[in-house]
Amino acid sequence: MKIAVIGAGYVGLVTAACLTEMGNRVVCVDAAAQKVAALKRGEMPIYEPGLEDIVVSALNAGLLDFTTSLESAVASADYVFIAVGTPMQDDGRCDTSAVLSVARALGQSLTDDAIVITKSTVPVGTGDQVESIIQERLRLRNAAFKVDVVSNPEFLKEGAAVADFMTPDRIIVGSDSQHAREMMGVLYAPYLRRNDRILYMGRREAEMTKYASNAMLAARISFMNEIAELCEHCDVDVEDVRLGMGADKRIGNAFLFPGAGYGGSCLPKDVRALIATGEDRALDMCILKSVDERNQAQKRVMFDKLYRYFDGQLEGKAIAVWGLAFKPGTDDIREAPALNLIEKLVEAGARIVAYDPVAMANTRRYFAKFPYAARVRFVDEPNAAVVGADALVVVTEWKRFRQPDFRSLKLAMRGRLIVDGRNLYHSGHLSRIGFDYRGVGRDNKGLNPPHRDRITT
Ligand SMILES: NC(=O)c1ccc[n+]([C@@H]2O[C@H](COP(=O)([O-])OP(=O)(O)OC[C@H]3O[C@@H](n4cnc5c(N)ncnc54)[C@H](O)[C@@H]3O)[C@@H](O)[C@H]2O)c1
Ligand SMILES: O=c1ccn([C@@H]2O[C@H](COP(=O)(O)OP(=O)(O)O[C@H]3O[C@H](CO)[C@@H](O)[C@H](O)[C@H]3O)[C@@H](O)[C@H]2O)c(=O)[nH]1
Repeated sequence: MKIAVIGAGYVGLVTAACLTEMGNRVVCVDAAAQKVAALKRGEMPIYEPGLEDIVVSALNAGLLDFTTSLESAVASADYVFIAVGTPMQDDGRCDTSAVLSVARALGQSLTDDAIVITKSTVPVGTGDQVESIIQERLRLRNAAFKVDVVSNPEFLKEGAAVADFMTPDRIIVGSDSQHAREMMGVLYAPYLRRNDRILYMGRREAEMTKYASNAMLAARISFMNEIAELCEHCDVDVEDVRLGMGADKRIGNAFLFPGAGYGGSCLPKDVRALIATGEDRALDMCILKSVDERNQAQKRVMFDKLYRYFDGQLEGKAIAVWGLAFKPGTDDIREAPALNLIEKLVEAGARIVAYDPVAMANTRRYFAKFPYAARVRFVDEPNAAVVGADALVVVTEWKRFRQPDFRSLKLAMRGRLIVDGRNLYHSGHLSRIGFDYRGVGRDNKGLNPPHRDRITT
């Protein structure tokens, strides 16, 4: 089948690449000429495990191409995916301008019947707008093609995007058109051989399903972060509580990890967009507002732990930061908790030595614009970051941070504080080596009551 994908970001590029895996011919369009030129050479603009191999082999097989010309890409395409960005505006609302501008271009450029699929995350009713923009343009051109506009939200997670696309939990198809539903069923059939979970619904319901899903994930995290704070005040280890709760099948283990707050380009933005959707209808989205507020507060938690430990004296302190990406497996630093932490620490006079396996280039670029950029140093090895450090903060749970040689760390560091923003370590073990341990929702005071020793993590 011939497919055009508009947008070569995380979603567009993964969609385009994974569609070629089943033999489809895909042309991926992006407005950024440099990105397109690099992709044509097989150079990835993002770090996403497994993606490069698929892109390079699809390029070599002639199944994939990249272009800046939407017009040429959509000519005779059976399916056109819209996967451009929908960033958050200053007031929290979703900026759908790129999606609508693509809709206008499609209305002018389509040359035959097509299924237009919105993969970008868009507020309820955007699909209706896309449809009327396209139909209006087609009318002006006296073009009588049958164009169905489908909502097919994407649920991939960065760092696991290829696997999520190839073996999805579910595929949501929002359209009332029988023809469009059938075409979408045909397109996705090869991805559903082991798990035939394709759900058909109305377009508006599909748009809402995407937001409600992300809001639910965010709510679980904020809920656990609140419980974690309570645990600290009750001398309770939240990790036992998390495991105990997750063992209930009705609750499950996923997305119950307390930590440094949720980041990324989706959960923060989508929660705020959903709040705005409610407010536009005079609804008080009190649960979602609390989810968002809790998350903003959570991003300060690690700083507060450092601040309290050093009695507010952070001036001149050397702080090692392990992990900059908003989660492991990606170089994406959008809304990453590490950025808030570093900014606050530097404002308080600390010096930062940071390490991340793949996100350092993006972080270096991010801080370059700040006058204090020189106070943030990057090193090539996690162990190099801790040399002479007064404290180590673990912000992202990359696997290589999970079992460090603590005795070497102890020798390399000047101070003895470890702030474990992802609860990776065993507090009793660290205390015996001589560290002061601060997790999230555990050992707030650095004390390790004897009963903690029986916990195996
Ligand atoms: N990143 C994720 O994990 C994820 C997962 C599911 C859904 N989403 C949603 O998917 C959408 C895309 O997200 P992303 O992370 O891939 O964004 P991104 O910022 O990584 O990529 C968007 C791309 O679209 C291009 N673009 C913008 N306007 C264009 C236009 N008019 N014509 C052609 N190209 C244009 C940009 O140059 C950019 O390369 C968003 O709505 C997002 O909320 C993202
Ligand atoms: O128990 C948890 C799980 C996650 N996080 C944090 O939550 C954020 C988001 O993580 P995750 O959801 O895994 O990453 P994303 O790639 O942003 O994926 C989310 O956002 C995408 C874009 O909409 C959706 O497609 C995915 O289904 C949805 O999981 C990260 O900062 C994580 O550290 C926690 O703090 N605790």
